[in-house]
Amino acid sequence: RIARNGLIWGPDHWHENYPMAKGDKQSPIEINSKDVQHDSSLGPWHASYDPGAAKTILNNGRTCRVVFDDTFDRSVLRGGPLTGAYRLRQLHLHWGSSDDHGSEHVIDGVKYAAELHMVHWNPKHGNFAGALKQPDGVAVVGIFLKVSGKYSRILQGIDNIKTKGKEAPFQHFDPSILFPKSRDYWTYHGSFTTPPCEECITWILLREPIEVSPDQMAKLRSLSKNGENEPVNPLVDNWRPLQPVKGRVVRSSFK
Ligand SMILES: NS(=O)(=O)c1ccco1
Ligand SMILES: [Zn+2]
Repeated sequence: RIARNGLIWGPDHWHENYPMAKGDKQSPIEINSKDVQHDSSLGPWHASYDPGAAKTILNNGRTCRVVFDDTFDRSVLRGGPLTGAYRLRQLHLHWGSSDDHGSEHVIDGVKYAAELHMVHWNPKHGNFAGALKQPDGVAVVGIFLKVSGKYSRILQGIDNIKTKGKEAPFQHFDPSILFPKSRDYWTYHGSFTTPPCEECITWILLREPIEVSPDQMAKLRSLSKNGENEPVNPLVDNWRPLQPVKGRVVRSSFK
């Protein structure tokens, strides 16, 4: 089999094409509360998102992604560990083949059914590609999903993007409805969890998970890695295994 973009041969081979994947600041990591350092200088983060910035929802064969207009400061994240306003570019999810796993980050041994990432970049670096080369280039808000009773709209959009390459309009959507009540978060410096795994991310992981229903998880698991006219290949387990912490300190905004 040819090893295209490293995803064919799995995470342990990514470094053969993308050396950064073996760096000292890789993500995801396990967060052990006993090693976390509360930092009282960490203030609250603030998202001001324009629902009109939402554009499309797509299945790229590896995740389902909602794309936003990031040509100006239209939907921005600021505060917390960040300096300046970071522009929301896209959100996507990682999930498992069953509810007992699927998240990328693991908290005190707990794996969540899924993990939602809201990817923002720092416009002081000109464009997204430039931001990837900077340690303060990107900020990703991670939200854990646990299975229970409620509903959310992203998963409604999934009906139109069952197979790889499908894209559908996804407009008038304010992603801040996805935030849990509490703003408590952990933060650490890490990387993209997919190749090339650039180490440019300030991770902001929200302590309180949001709830999704069993049929919502079933919808996510009904996506296919393959295109429309190919055999269904369930899109599941699109999470990267844990990476070495290598002496990094995770800070918390809460005690
Ligand atoms: N999973 S993640 O947020 O690190 C990401 C965004 C784009 C590629 O990988
Ligand atoms: Zn992600």
